[in-house]
Amino acid sequence: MKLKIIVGTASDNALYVAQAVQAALAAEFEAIDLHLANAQSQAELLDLAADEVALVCTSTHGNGDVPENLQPLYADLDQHPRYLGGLRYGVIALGDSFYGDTYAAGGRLFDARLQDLGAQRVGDMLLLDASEDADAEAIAAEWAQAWVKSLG
Ligand SMILES: Cc1cc2nc3c(=O)[nH]c(=O)nc-3n(C[C@H](O)[C@H](O)[C@H](O)COP(=O)(O)O)c2cc1C
Repeated sequence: MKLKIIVGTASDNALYVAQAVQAALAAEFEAIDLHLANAQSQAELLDLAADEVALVCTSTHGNGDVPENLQPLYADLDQHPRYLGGLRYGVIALGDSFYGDTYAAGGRLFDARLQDLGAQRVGDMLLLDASEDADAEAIAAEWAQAWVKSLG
């Protein structure tokens, strides 16, 4: 099995978390590719091979939005909806509970859009709170070990 980690970030916290997960799961997958989403790579990112699963690792910016680099992919899923029934994925949502109602909204929004298109989330989302979780990378690495087991 292969893993594609799709990163949405504005100031690299989500990237560091994704890199920690990549290192923690190195022995569990044949290959782990890490993608910083951008305008060029939008649509193809979610076209996974049969033996691939995805992990979306994204922060929240603006007023509860997905970060700018992930916006093209997020918008594309809305503008060109397609059935994603074959897609199995997990979500790590970074945010800050200081923001109240929009806490971790980037990951929640992305998750909701994937579910609308028929994709199957595996396991619960991991929420990482900048106000509470001092060692986000270690928490994510531990979560990822459990997540990979639930992939079966
Ligand atoms: C301008 C700005 C707006 C933010 N808005 C939200 C928000 O609405 N909800 C939330 O949970 N976190 C929000 N955050 C917190 C970030 O999601 C959090 O700091 C995260 O760790 C940043 O990760 P990144 O460096 O990967 O972008 C915001 C941060 C900034 C700087």
